[in-house]
Amino acid sequence: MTTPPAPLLRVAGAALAYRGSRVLEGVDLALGAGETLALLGPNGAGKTSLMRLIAGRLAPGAGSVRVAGDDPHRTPAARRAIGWVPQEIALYPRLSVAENLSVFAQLAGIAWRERAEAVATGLALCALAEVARRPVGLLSGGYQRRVNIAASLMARPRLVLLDEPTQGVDLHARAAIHAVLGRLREAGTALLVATHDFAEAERLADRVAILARGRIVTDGRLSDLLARIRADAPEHEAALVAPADAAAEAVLRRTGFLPVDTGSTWRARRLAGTPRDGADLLAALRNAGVPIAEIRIRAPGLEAVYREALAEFAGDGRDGAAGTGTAA
Ligand SMILES: Nc1ncnc2c1ncn2[C@@H]1O[C@H](COP(=O)(O)OP(=O)(O)OP(=O)(O)O)[C@@H](O)[C@H]1O
Repeated sequence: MTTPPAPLLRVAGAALAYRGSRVLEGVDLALGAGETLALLGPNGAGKTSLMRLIAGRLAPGAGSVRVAGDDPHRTPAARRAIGWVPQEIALYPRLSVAENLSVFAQLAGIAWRERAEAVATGLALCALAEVARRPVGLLSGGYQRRVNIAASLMARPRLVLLDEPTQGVDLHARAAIHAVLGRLREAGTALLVATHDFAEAERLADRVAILARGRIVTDGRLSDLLARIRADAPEHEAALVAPADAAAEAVLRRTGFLPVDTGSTWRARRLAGTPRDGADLLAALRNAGVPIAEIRIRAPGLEAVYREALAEFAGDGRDGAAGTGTAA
């Protein structure tokens, strides 16, 4: 029997505090070569902090981080195996795309003889050849995000960390960024993508980890998480006219629903095993005077996995993890 290969990334029992204030606690995470992990969690859950830890920019207060077997905080070789794509655009706006990449290649320690090839590979992978000579500051936000990604690839990292890579871009630019990530994946690069976008996570990820208040509350294969939540299908989802009050919430709970405040409306997912069909539900809600916008039957997706994981976490007595509802 052969033993499975060691994961490219292993985080074990990691904790982190900023000036005494705890941000990460007991974080365990592993990622294999070529895998894509979506990291989800409410604002302030600690996603960026975890990625900074993995990138070796911070050292854990407890536990360990290993990339390709080494500590990225102490070992330059481990840091070179990691590409870091920050949430903000971190480029030189007056320099052209190619000049930016050349500077980042130099910063990544690429010898000058090999820089042109590294730049050309980055331009090709990120489909930037046509804008190679344009100043970055004159490009659209979508292009700038792709240059941001290309800049992280100069040392051919085996693991790329992306912090909300499609934040604030339009659908076309989002698809172009997803195509870049698809090419990286095909080339065997492991990706860790922090995102608030469930559709993006479902599209890109093999694995999903949900972080709440500095703890991993769910970690699994996307297909397993979806299969588990769909095991009790079909599900009815009742969108209520906002704002729904406590009385509406009480009716929903009595009718076998788990109501979730999504901001402008209440969405309620039927709990497993409740026998009512959509017509029964509609009648019960109308009789109770609950304003209904529509009732849909649909397979629950990652958003439902996320909401239930946070609700369970909050129910564990660790206050405030659910209800932030920002990951949409
Ligand atoms: N340099 C810092 N010094 C002190 N506190 C910090 C620092 N950076 C982050 N924090 C705090 O640590 C917590 C986690 O922040 P972090 O940015 O890691 O969360 P996040 O999950 O990435 O959030 P978002 O989804 O909003 O990007 C927050 O409470 C934040 O205010």
